[in-house]
Amino acid sequence: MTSKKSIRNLGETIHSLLGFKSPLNSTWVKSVCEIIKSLPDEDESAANEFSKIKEQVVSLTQCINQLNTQRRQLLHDLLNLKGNIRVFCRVRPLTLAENIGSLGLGLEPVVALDTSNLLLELGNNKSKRYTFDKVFHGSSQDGIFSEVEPVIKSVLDGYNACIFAYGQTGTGKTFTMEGALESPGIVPRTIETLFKQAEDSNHTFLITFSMLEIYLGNLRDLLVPQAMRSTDPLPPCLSIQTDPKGGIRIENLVSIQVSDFNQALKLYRFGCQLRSTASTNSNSASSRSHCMIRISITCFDAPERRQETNKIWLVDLGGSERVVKTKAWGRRLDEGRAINLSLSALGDVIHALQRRKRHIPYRNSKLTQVLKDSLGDESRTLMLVHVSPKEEDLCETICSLNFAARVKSVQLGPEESNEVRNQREAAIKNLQQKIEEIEDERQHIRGKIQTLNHKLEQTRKRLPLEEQVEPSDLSSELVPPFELEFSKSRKGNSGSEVPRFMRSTICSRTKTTMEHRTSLQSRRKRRPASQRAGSVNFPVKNHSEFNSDRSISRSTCAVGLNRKTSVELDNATEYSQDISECDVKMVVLPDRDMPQMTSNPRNMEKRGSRKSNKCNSTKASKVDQWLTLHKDEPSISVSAPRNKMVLDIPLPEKKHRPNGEKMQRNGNKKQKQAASQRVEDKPPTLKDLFAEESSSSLICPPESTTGDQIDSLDGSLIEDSQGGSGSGSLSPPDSCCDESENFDTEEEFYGTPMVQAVEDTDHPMIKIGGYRFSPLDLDHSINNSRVFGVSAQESERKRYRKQAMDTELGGNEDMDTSSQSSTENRSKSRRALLIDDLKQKDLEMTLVKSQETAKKEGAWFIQKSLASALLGLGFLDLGFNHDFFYGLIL
Ligand SMILES: Nc1ncnc2c1ncn2[C@@H]1O[C@H](COP(=O)(O)OP(=O)(O)OP(=O)(O)O)[C@@H](O)[C@H]1O
Repeated sequence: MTSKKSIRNLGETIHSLLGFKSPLNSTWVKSVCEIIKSLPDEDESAANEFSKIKEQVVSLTQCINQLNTQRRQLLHDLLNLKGNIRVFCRVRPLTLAENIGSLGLGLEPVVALDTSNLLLELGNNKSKRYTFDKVFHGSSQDGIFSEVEPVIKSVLDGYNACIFAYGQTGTGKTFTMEGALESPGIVPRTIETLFKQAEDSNHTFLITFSMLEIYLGNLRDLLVPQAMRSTDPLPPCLSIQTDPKGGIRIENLVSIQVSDFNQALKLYRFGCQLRSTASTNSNSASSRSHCMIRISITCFDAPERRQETNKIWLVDLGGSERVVKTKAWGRRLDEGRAINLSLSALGDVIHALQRRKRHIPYRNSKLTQVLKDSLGDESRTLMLVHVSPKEEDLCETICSLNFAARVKSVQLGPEESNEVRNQREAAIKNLQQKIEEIEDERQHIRGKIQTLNHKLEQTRKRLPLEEQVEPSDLSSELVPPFELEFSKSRKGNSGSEVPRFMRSTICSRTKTTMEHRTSLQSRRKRRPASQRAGSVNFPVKNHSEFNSDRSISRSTCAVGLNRKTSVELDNATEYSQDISECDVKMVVLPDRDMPQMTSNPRNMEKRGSRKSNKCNSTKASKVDQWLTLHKDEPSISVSAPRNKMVLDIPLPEKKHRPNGEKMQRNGNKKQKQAASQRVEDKPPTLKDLFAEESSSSLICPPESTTGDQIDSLDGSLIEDSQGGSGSGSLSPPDSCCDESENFDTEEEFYGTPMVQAVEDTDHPMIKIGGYRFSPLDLDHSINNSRVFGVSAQESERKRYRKQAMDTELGGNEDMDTSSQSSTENRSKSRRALLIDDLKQKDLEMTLVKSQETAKKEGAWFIQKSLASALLGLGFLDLGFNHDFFYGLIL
């Protein structure tokens, strides 16, 4: 600044010097002044330079954008050439012990012929050859990841991806996914690559991390410690929800925003500690569940990405095992069975996807339900099949390879000729080379941008104060942002700036001693407030963590998890409802955990409008605080290596219905819905009435009558019965079966006449809706208040009921005469009713129903009185000490 001032005042200074320095004449002074005037203005030059550099940065950024677009397209082509579903095979090397066991003979039945062919020697000079996208035998973790990397990179372009490790227990799935300290596996490398890629990109990304396991068919959040003792608080139960667009949401799953590799890694390590492992015959630390890591990526300002939010699933599947071999029993057996079942369901889904079948059986397991929106055409799937090199594992190896081959062969369809394959491989190589070139160029340009950024910063300092622009502003405008932050427009709503209606009431604060506030991830579209409401607090018996069909409220959970000191409660991390379509449920801590954000007025000013490093550091603390919060939980140590001890995992209560039963129920439900929809179009039929009530099993349908025994009934066919059987009961139902069994097809359901005459009996019989009985029975059954169901629209019902009441009144008059003739008359009138108008039979049914209802009401009144009496006497307990009420009190 001093130098600037001195140059500006140089002219005057020289003038003032004139009087002192006689040798300086006026011509000299003039010329000096001219020189000074012609000197460029310092400020101006700095500003010019600044804008010049700025322009250069802008043009280089545009250049990077173009390169990115090219790279994206090339990557897309590359992955398409490689296939959406790819299968790799990894053969585990023999361990030292195994080598010693085999006396160094190296009898390995699995031989890798080349990078894509595997030979399985079956003995007796027989062998089988398998072809995969890649075969790894004795490969390093690096080698494997280099093949996986393109898929990971495509994730930042907006593709969903799924990477599975599949195989027999003990073949190295966890080793491939998790790796060891010195040789990290796919998961840590993926996280690293994603962050690096995000850094290289000129977009801002929001990355969130979640981790769960599917244990015995139940979902468990691995970022929330499970209850280990009966007194421990329950973590929230996870349930799978499907949104109208078909997206999958896992209710209550914790997603934590991570802003660098280390944060994500910490969370991953934390989750690994909580995974269910146990010692089995095959593996001393066998994973007894499917471990699933979800990394969601959101980018708001990149329209060229395929979607705003996408995700990658990294799945370490439980090992398939043969019970005969593992000799598992009890819990281990259940675990093995659950794993095998879900693996088979996964195989079916992938197979159906490959075959492009119309029905994809996602619902057959929790695993496939969770992955529903991440498998399929729009996503990249990579299956790493692991096999053992041991001869004794040959059976399992064959199973695993057949599973993989099933997936693989279907994808490729007819056998690929050598020529085609060579062409494909050449094209792949070509594309890979181009991508590499682009990446190199991009790196080079990025270097230039960094140099210019540095220059820009220097020039900015030379500008007058008022013209100096915040570096953060510049970087957001001109250069790729290197922080993983919300973009400017988004920040306003994040963190503490939560709408008022989302904040807790004083009452709730008093109750829970913590402030419940839902974090908001800024989104344009917001869901209705009703969807943000916390889940209902249901009782969870015996503190079992396996009741996925129940859920506990977040508030209860949060309180439970942090049932410590009040200070800790105040600091408790909250579960926020996600308000986005993208199922990003972030964990945001209260403001008091972020002193640097609120205490500094400058930061306050920046918040919501500018990027700030402090904000970043706050994010870092979120992960740390989350981990600190749970560090004290039983048997958890973030720094400790993976727990190899056998976990004492409580067995879930066996309350889930088998799939088949559930599906059958669904089937019935659908059938009923369809039937009721059809009913809307026409008046209710007796069959409808039976259809609805048959499920109540009060009356079971009889065996179906053969066609030749039945004649279609119209008015003219009905004859007067001579006395009827008078048995007073319906034809005996031979079996109590489901309605669906009786009416398999729609035609059968509607095509059979409603009322039919049955001729093969001694007495005239009438068949109504598959039930045989004498017309007299109808009357008798009415008098006995046998229940027939009524399935009709309410308006129709009312109309019918009125008619029925009129008829019934007439009947009652007959009853008053109390003579046999009156009974006969009534019977006749019933029969006449049956002959004249079929609908009137329905009315009678309705009447029966109403009578029954009245009876039921009477019974209910008696029951109520009895219960009151028992309560009064203290013989009855309403169960207020039940967990449910306890939960409500909380
Ligand atoms: N490629 C490999 N190189 C060196 N060691 C390996 C390799 N693969 C597996 N191992 C070792 O084999 C053992 C079993 O591996 P791991 O636990 O990963 O199997 P798994 O398939 O995950 O088993 P499970 O399904 O029972 O969990 C571990 O001790 C692991 O270190």
